[in-house]
Amino acid sequence: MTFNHISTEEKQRALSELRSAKELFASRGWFPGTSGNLSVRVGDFDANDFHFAITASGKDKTVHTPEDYLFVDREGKPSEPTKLKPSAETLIHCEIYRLTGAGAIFHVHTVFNNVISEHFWNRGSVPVDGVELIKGLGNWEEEAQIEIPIVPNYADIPRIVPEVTAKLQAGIPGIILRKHGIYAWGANAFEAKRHLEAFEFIFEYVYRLELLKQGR
Ligand SMILES: CSC[C@@H](O)[C@@H](O)C(=O)COP(=O)(O)O
Ligand SMILES: [Zn+2]
Repeated sequence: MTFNHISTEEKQRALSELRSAKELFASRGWFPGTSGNLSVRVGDFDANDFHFAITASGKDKTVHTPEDYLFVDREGKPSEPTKLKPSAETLIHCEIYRLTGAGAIFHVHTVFNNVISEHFWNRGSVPVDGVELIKGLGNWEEEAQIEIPIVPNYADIPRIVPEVTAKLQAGIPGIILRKHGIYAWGANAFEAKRHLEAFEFIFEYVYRLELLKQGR
């Protein structure tokens, strides 16, 4: 698939958005132990002619280097020759782009998203009941109740892809991997960031409320 017709400005915009998001999330401690990966799409989703810039695998995401990102096509293959390796979880990004047409996808590991995924694993989703920040996910319904889907985590990433396909829900811009982390997305980097922040607030809220309910 061709890549050169996508303008330099659009590619630079994607890289600059990734850099800003990475710096901010790093300042919050959201990339422990080199975990996490971020991507921003370039090109036309409707014409099935898109690529995305994604973090290179295994990098320390708390620092900036000239080798932090590369572009891949919608199948996750590098768009141009490079010695960099795309994120080990690139295929999950590919599937989320395919299913949602998102413009950006952000993945982080936090203690709250890990604990909550294990706590609600048997239910298959995290229930959220009327929390104001559901509006941050784009749901403006009064006292909305939502379920944030949880999928199993496997070391073999291609095995996770069909689980994402099966459980991703329209209207919920995120999915949790059990004892692993959250993927949040949006039409662009601004929206993906808002969604990720709303999810993380909600996870901490649900976690603390569960403890209170249990009198601990
Ligand atoms: C180093 S632990 C985290 C990884 O196993 C993985 O889940 C992750 O989020 C980062 O992988 P990466 O290949 O750097 O994108
Ligand atoms: Zn991960």
